[in-house]
Amino acid sequence: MSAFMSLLVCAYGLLIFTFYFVVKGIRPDCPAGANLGSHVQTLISGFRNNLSHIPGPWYSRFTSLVNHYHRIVGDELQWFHGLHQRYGPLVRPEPYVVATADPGHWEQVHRSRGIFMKIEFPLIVPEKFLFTLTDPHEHRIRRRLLARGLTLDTLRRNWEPAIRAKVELAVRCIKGEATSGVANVSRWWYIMASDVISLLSFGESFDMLEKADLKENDEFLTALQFVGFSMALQWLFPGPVLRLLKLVLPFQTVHDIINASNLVFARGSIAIRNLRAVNSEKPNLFSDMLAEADKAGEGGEKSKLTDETVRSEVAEFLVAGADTTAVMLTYIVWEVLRQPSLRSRLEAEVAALPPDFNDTDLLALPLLNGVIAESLRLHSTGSSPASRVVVQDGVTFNSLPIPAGTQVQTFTYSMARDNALFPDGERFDETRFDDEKQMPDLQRRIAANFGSGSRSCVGVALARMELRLTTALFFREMRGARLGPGMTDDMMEMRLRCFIYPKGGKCDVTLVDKMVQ
Ligand code: HEM
Repeated sequence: MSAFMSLLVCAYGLLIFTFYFVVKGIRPDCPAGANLGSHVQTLISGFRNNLSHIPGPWYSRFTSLVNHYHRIVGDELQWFHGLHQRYGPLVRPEPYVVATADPGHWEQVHRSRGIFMKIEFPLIVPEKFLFTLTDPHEHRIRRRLLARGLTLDTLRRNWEPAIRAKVELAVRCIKGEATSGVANVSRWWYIMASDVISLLSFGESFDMLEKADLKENDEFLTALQFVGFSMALQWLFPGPVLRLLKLVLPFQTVHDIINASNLVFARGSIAIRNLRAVNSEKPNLFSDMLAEADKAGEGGEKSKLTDETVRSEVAEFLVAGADTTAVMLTYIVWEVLRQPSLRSRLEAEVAALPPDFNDTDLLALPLLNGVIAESLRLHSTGSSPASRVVVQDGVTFNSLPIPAGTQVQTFTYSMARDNALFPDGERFDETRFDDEKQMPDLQRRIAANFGSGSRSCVGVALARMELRLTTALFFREMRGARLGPGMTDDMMEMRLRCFIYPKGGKCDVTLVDKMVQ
């Protein structure tokens, strides 16, 4: 890289870093736009910090900078895990934050009503979407409506063949590349998961898998890749700062990132058209939701699905449903391919399926389901810290008072590695869930890593179906596949920046013998 480019990259990093700390306050209730005063105030009040009785590093009484540093470099998961290993299940990583890796607390935080509230997010799209709704009543109504289209039954009835077709195409593309070289499965799973969630949300396919080679020219695919990051930026920085960033950093990528959520939001009109068309030939998830509401005799729900709601939820589904599923699939493939005997057994299990197998058949396969369950436990894309704010009069954890206003973060990454809950917790053991029925419910839910209580993952049935179909089709079609040359365990270390992703950013696989080191 030229000296000029290095300078530009440094300046960009410095700008982001400065804005992050100066513009964004650090209190959980501190909106974007709060100023440096919040940091200074926290520094001074560190001596009287009302969480000083919670174990944690000395600096966390005074500043959030260390946590923010780890957030920026991407190793927040490992940093949090290290804190829990050193200080125990209850830790203070920042002046106003308590992190817990205690399963009992996890249950309490996510299941008790009215004590822990979702953190307020600034309005990124014109209407709040499910994930950002904080009012429990509003959330309940919206959730009931959306969940109707996302049950396993509805998905199997209306979408399974279409999802399977996308998966088959992705596996064909991977096979095509891997036969003569290497295929980066991470990239293909991302395009496939984006195609699936777009098809379901809009009611028509943008055929991104077909256009994958032209990806640089595809405005929408680019926007999809950036939409999560774009939303995170809008959460961190107020509009004028983003406009200034666009002005001082006139690079196409910067513009693409900042504009991504607007572009995706604008495309929501396609979903609305297909939903509102009389006898639409292109129904989408929202049509399913209304049809299911009609069947349940709750046709009045129609009025709650306004155009703005549909646009916001489409944007949310695209963010929540693509990266999470794609990265999860990448870890499943990696875990199996790095263990040749496991790979052979799984290949044999899925090879024995009839050609016209369906998702119901897959539920009966012990090894396939064991591999998916164990991959979710160790590498779930849902294992980033989940935040809530304590309201009312506060709570008590392990006899330690946690005052109202504190942000509590539950951390399943550490729980899933806790030897007391999962013996030899760091080891991948595909038989761990063989006797799942004997396993306590709490343990099973922690391992599944789709959240808990009323705010758990509303897309869990879709995600699980995609994981089953894709894993089965991949190991049926790609018999003998191995990890590509140069793939190391270090490259697959989990990183967190908005979303969880492998540190190396890719997972190459190959079917060519001589390429394997
Ligand atoms: C392997 C894939 C996935 C994983 C690991 C995952 C994980 C999670 C987790 C842990 C939560 C709870 C977060 C919290 O407590 O704050 C969540 C919420 C959510 N997920 Fe997923 N998810 C996945 C796939 C999907 C898909 C495919 C969709 C799209 C339909 C989706 C939509 C959502 C939404 C809308 C919420 C917010 C629910 C609410 O607040 O009521 N997720 N997800």
